[in-house]
Amino acid sequence: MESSTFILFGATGDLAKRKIYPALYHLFVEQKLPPTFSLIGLGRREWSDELFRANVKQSLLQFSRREAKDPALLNAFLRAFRYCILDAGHIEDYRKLLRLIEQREAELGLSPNRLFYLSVGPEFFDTIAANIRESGLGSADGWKRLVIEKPFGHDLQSARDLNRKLNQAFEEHEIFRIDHYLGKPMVQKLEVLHQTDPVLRELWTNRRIANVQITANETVGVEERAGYYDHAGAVRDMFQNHMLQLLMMLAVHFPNDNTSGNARLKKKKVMEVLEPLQKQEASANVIRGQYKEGSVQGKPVTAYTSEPGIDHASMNDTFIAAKLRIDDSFWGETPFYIRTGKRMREKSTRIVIEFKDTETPASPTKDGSRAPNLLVIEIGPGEGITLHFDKKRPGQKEQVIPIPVDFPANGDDVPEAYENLIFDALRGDPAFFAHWDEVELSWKWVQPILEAFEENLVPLRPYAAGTYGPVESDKLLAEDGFHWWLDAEPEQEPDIKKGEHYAYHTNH
Ligand SMILES: NC(=O)C1=CN([C@@H]2O[C@H](COP(=O)(O)OP(=O)(O)OC[C@H]3O[C@@H](n4cnc5c(N)ncnc54)[C@H](OP(=O)(O)O)[C@@H]3O)[C@@H](O)[C@H]2O)C=CC1
Ligand SMILES: O=C1O[C@H](COP(=O)(O)O)[C@@H](O)[C@H](O)[C@H]1O
Repeated sequence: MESSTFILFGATGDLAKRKIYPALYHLFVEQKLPPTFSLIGLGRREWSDELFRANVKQSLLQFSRREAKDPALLNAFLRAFRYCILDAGHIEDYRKLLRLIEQREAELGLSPNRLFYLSVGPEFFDTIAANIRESGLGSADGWKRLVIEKPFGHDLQSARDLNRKLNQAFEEHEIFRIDHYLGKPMVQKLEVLHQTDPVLRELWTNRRIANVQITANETVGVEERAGYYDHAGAVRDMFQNHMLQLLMMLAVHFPNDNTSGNARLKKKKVMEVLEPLQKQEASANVIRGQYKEGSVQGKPVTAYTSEPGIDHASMNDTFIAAKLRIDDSFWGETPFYIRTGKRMREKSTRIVIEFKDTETPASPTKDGSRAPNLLVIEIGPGEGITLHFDKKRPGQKEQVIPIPVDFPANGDDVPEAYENLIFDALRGDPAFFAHWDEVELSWKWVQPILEAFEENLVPLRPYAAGTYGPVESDKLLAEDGFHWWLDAEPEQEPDIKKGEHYAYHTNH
């Protein structure tokens, strides 16, 4: 990997502390950072280099999945860190930054390769990109890259406007749009999943697949993000980006070669044939929900509209479920159901592929007497792929037996999404970043839903916290003779796997 400078806007913020420093440290320990590496952290806070390093060290002790106790290793890592005070809107601060970068490049003998990571609120994205260009920070002889956090726009028009502005400073191949779901190890396997195993290859035909269910349940509520979330809702926060990326990754079904350009092209093709939904059709295909008070994992929790910072009359969606169709020769007959919500019964992100029962084509039941075969892809927390067969054991009634197909090679030591993504950005591999074409097509698909929500054409359905969302979400599948798989029965304890949820402690 070529030597480079990592320029981190928002170095004093929450994301940097929780995700970026631990990810960089793991890469350092695994010798996956360039041999000569310089990091310059930026923020308005008047921190010295020492205070900055102390904060980074603290974040590693708190959030690193690896022991960060070896002082020699830690010091070697922190030696690369410098801090520079910068206000995003002050052009003179960028000139000062340029001098510091050049000084470090000279000291360390670094090539002028520069990665600009924008871990700041979206309101700064265009200003920072413009100031990078204006100040000459991006005009050195080496490469330049822009890593940009979500949210990428608020709707189709704002996303287009933002992209146009970014393109004045960076070309598309230089822009790395983070969707952290694309960094999850199991998600990275999706596009080649059916090729890795002969049984799966055999099963992977449209004659056999009855439907696909993509779920991202969260137990957390709005947390401290009222200002952002109450204007985003589940549709913008999760559906437009993470959920549609999961759909794309699963639906690209013929990648014999998986060079990055190709995989992204195939994802674009999926979005191009995703049947558009008209605003008037939204209420028949989309369920919009909001959590009321209830109990999550034994703890009473308040209703969304009683959360701090949320308008008591808010009509914001904390849950969305939708039925989608991909209009191509492979998936044309197969409905995709997607749902995601906050304050659900358990934390689980998974894809379930339900297979047709060609011998007894009657609708499968949920009472254990007869169940269709399922392919279950657990994305988090905890990863794994299992085939669930309906099997009769001697002397026992029929029961479903999950058979493992694949588990992560590293057991519990699964790399964090951010680790994978930062590594890829540093080596310039865009495969698991969202290309503008995908982002634009996703916003285009979602735009009628945004408008239907805005105009109240889709009723807002209440659901008790600690459930699986509004009952209407079950009806969406029941209309087609299906139901959501693997939801715990009311009297059953959900299978809560270990692993921390993605916690946010920020006011954006
Ligand atoms: N936190 C998370 O887990 C996640 C966050 N994100 C996204 O990451 C980005 C950052 O989020 P997060 O870290 O939570 O936000 P925080 O509010 O915690 O941090 C914001 C950062 O921006 C800096 N900043 C604010 N105003 C300015 C300014 N005028 N000029 C220069 N720097 C400024 C702050 O530094 P200072 O105060 O020193 O100026 C701080 O470092 C957002 O786009 C968010 O949507 C995405 C996924 C997860
Ligand atoms: O991007 C986001 O993702 C998290 C969920 O991420 P996960 O990795 O824990 O599944 C979500 O809580 C947050 O609201 C959203 O902005």
